[in-house]
Amino acid sequence: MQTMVQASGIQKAYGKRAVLHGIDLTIGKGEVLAIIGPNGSGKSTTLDIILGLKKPDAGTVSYWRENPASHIGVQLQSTPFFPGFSALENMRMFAAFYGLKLSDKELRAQLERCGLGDAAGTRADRMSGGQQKRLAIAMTLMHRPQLLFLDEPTAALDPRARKEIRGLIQTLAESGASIVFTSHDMEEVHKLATRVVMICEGRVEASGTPDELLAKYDADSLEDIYIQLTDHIQ
Ligand SMILES: Nc1ncnc2c1ncn2[C@@H]1O[C@H](COP(=O)(O)OP(=O)(O)OP(=O)(O)O)[C@@H](O)[C@H]1O
Repeated sequence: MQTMVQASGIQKAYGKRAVLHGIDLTIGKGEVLAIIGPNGSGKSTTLDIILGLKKPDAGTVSYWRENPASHIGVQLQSTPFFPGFSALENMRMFAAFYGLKLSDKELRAQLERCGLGDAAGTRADRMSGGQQKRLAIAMTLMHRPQLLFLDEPTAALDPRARKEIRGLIQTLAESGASIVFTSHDMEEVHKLATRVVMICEGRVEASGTPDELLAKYDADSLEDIYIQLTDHIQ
């Protein structure tokens, strides 16, 4: 498997407080990689460093190509669109913002791809939570990224919308994109992830495919493993 990103020995402190103690993380091509771990364990800091938004105090990150930033899509939890405008208008503004010359036909195709073909004319603030999330993902796909970071893509969505987002993520992965996502929902992680990396207190505590982890920890579910590995954390 081609390596997209290789982070080695990442250390980071905020002031005097060390929060990452030597993180090693590999993102492979075509993977759907879940980053899990308790609140405050260092997941966002790790991802920010990989995205080049923060500098590590020690360690290195290498990428699969030159100028990786323009081939990476990032969906953060906040909604990136203008509420009073339709999905298509938002796509247009976003494309202009990024200097991309995309026709309405291409933008509609992008919406279609994310299951929003019928919602192109709907105002963003009148879309359901699931549709808004799909619009946020559609926007990150505008420049056809090879690597996609999704921060809790299904948080606060109802079961149907979750399922739709999962389907979308799987479709994107099948089309060749590598996907990294965070989630606190272990059932979902099991359904979606081809590999799981668990970060606890600034260290990689466990890593492997869901089945490898279940076998290694002799557990029935990822939730059991999570509880087992975080028992000592207050
Ligand atoms: N800019 C900052 N300045 C100081 N401390 C910070 C800063 N950002 C994060 N931290 C601290 O670093 C630790 C790791 O935070 P981080 O956001 O990476 O964790 P996380 O695993 O992503 O948490 P969550 O699941 O809540 O998003 C936390 O204790 C947090 O309070």
